[in-house]
Amino acid sequence: MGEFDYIIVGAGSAGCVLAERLSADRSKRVLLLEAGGSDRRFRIRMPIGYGRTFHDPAVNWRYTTEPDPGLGGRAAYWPRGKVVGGSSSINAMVYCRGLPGDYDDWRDAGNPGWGWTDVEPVFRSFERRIRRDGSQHGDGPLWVSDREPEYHPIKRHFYAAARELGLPVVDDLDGSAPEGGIGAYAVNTRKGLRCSAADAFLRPALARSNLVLAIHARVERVAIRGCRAVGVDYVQGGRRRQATARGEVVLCAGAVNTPQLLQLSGIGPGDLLQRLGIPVVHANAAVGGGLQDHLGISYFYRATEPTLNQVLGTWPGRLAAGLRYLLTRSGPLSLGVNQLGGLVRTSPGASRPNTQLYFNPVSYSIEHAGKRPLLKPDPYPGFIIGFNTCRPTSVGRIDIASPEPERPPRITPNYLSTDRDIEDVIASARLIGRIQETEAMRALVADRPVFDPARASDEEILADFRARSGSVFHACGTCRMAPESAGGVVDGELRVHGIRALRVVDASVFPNITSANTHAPTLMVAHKAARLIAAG
Ligand SMILES: Cc1cc2nc3c(=O)[nH]c(=O)nc-3n(C[C@H](O)[C@H](O)[C@H](O)COP(=O)(O)OP(=O)(O)OC[C@H]3O[C@@H](n4cnc5c(N)ncnc54)[C@H](O)[C@@H]3O)c2cc1C
Repeated sequence: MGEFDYIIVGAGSAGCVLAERLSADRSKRVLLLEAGGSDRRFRIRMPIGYGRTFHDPAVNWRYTTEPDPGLGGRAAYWPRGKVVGGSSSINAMVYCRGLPGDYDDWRDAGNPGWGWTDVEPVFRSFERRIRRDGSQHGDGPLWVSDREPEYHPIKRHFYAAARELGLPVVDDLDGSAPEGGIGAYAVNTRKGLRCSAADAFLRPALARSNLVLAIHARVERVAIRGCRAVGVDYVQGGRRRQATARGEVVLCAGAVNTPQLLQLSGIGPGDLLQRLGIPVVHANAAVGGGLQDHLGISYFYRATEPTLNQVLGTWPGRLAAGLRYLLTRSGPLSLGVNQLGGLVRTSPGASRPNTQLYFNPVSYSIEHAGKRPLLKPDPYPGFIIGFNTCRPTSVGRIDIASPEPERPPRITPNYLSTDRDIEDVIASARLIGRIQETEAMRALVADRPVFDPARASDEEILADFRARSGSVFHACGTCRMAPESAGGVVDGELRVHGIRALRVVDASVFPNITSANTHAPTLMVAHKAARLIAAG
């Protein structure tokens, strides 16, 4: 493939940003390598299509974790995008920056320049906020659309319940100094279509002759000479190829595949690499450690009035919604199902909001093997209230299981392994019980739910959570940004400790998980990284 200034591995959320930013300097040749294929698919472009890409091997790595004691021995399903746009092409499009304290924690973990006041302007630089009145704020390429007026009318009950409990109701969950609250989730949609990282950042840059995108190109390892990254080995169309980097190699393969690539390249836990016969280039046990994720659960309710079940779950409803979408790019197929929610405190004394809520006007309590449940709503009106705790403290690992690059790594999440995480789960379920018992919600709830968080004991709540909770797909932290002596894999400029000309730029570098969804912070990391790389 030849010689480039920068080689970027992975055209996901972060890789799309970097490819655009680094190729803006026309004197630099940039190669972007993506294991998956094109994202020009209807089920990616149409927002509700994420119900279909959830299990689709054509665009999804479809990982499964090791059986996890925290989940009562169950293994968790971990979809990850394997397509141009990466996970931003298959995600639920919720856009949430998180809380200021998340980034102050990043800074305090030994990373100057990553506190809230440092990163807030970076977020603003790439966002274009479309407010509910249609006004536009910011002129960045990423559309962040407030679709609240189009959300399902049952939302009024949830807002009223929040007010009844004294929870703050806010217009913008990402206000300039977000403090949490209940509100409508903004989504990455543009005129009724998904606005992925590929749409916002990569696609316009592909016209540049100094940017080369290679798809179906799976990188197997970083080529390292001495202690310097000099290129990558990859497979494309069944052929082994090499590309050389004059400047830097940047790994953007995501929180699962980036630590896998580092370990395959000899950077990782020394004993593991030796056992697998991989020459150790730089021993660092933190590579693959630091894994964090949000674990979520849904409580299912029968409703007293029609919900999205009557649209998505019936042929006439689907036909009408389909026609509306095709003709006007509006309606439920142009939205996600995570419509309201927010970050709240489970008790007024909590120093920061500690749980993230979801209120979805659809229910799917009946399981269908291998199918995303949202495609099979319950045959009666129903809705969901769910949560994931904001900042779980349980930490897991991702390690290669074999020196063969095509073998999936072993994912050990170690969910619910701290007392604090268990306390947060119980407190969050109790809060949902209180929401359910408000006068406002009692008007909407037709029957007591199958599992009733308002009546269950702490033990029952925990047992139910272990039996039913699942990943909300926010894996991060497997190549933490921190000094090496403090368990870091990359430094505050995202350079891999011990190796020159090699950086990691994706959700793996989060020093700690943010309080909300992880796409926005990943894009912020990539924008900041582009500036650091360009500065040399
Ligand atoms: C189903 C789902 C729903 C989600 N919903 C939301 C949501 O609503 N809101 C939100 O904020 N976050 C959501 N997330 C999480 C969010 O999308 C991710 O945190 C974010 O996209 C991670 O970006 P990344 O750049 O780290 O990795 P990715 O976007 O996953 O990109 C990694 C890229 O690298 C490629 N790659 C991997 N290995 C190789 C290799 N060896 N060679 C070449 N290429 C390689 C992959 O194919 C992929 O394209 C969701 C995620 C999923 C999976």
